[in-house]
Amino acid sequence: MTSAVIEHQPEAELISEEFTVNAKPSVIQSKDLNLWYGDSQALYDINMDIQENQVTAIIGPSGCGKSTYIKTLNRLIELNDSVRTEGEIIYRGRDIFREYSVEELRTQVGMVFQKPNPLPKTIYENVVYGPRVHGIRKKAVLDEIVEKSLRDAAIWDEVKDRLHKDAYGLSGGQQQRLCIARTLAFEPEVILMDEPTSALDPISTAKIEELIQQLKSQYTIVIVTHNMQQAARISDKTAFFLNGKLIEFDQTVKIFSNPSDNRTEDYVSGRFG
Ligand SMILES: Nc1ncnc2c1ncn2[C@@H]1O[C@H](COP(=O)(O)OP(=O)(O)OP(=O)(O)O)[C@@H](O)[C@H]1O
Repeated sequence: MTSAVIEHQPEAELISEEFTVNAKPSVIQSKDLNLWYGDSQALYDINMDIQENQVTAIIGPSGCGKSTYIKTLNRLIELNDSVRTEGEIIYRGRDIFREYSVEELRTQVGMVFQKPNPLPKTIYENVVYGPRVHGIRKKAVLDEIVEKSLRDAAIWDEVKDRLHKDAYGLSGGQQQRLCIARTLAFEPEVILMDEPTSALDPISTAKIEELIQQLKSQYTIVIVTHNMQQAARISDKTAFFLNGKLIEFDQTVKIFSNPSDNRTEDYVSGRFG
């Protein structure tokens, strides 16, 4: 970084240093992660620490590996038989590939997808799906989980009188918040979100963004987004990917005001992508 740039952006530099000093503990650490689809390499030497109770945004142009990376964090990527990985992802001190079962990992590292994907069941049944997998059977306990999850997903007031109605009767934005409630009901620690608002209107998007801000006090959130304003609005840290490589990872304010790499600067200033 040149001194000229520092002079132009002293606030960003100070904030960045302050955050570094007060860094939160790492929850997920990627170490020299490489990934191939068959013979085609999609991720190169990704080293990245995701910190507790932070929103980490992943940005970059189409095809740069954002979805591949986030789907690797809960091993959803393994649904593709041609995928091969090298390196490690350490979650709470254990390697997700070798020291977790997929089931154990996915209850702790949940995922919300681009398109809302409720089950073809009632609102209530959608939320109790996870707790039932955990073996919870008592109706009073399930009722409590349903209310808490729907409240935490900021949708309780809109659905409390129609819990036993079909989830498909909800709007797209409500369905997405229901899917977040379903993820919360598993009691994960980390929530991965792959472009969770790209299929939603601006009002629903604003609600989900507000919700993400509220959830980060209890959860660690990783969000892939094409929308740079969204990353700037809601994330604490931002990772910029390009051609399968992690180009820059820093405090969001730094990435958007004073990035260290010219490629990041070109991307965030809209010169490509
Ligand atoms: N199932 C697959 N089989 C083979 N190659 C794949 C597969 N999925 C993704 N790829 C390739 O891996 C690279 C990264 O794709 P990925 O979907 O992770 O990018 P992305 O940054 O999430 O893109 P977008 O923003 O368009 O969703 C691309 O070159 C893509 O063509």
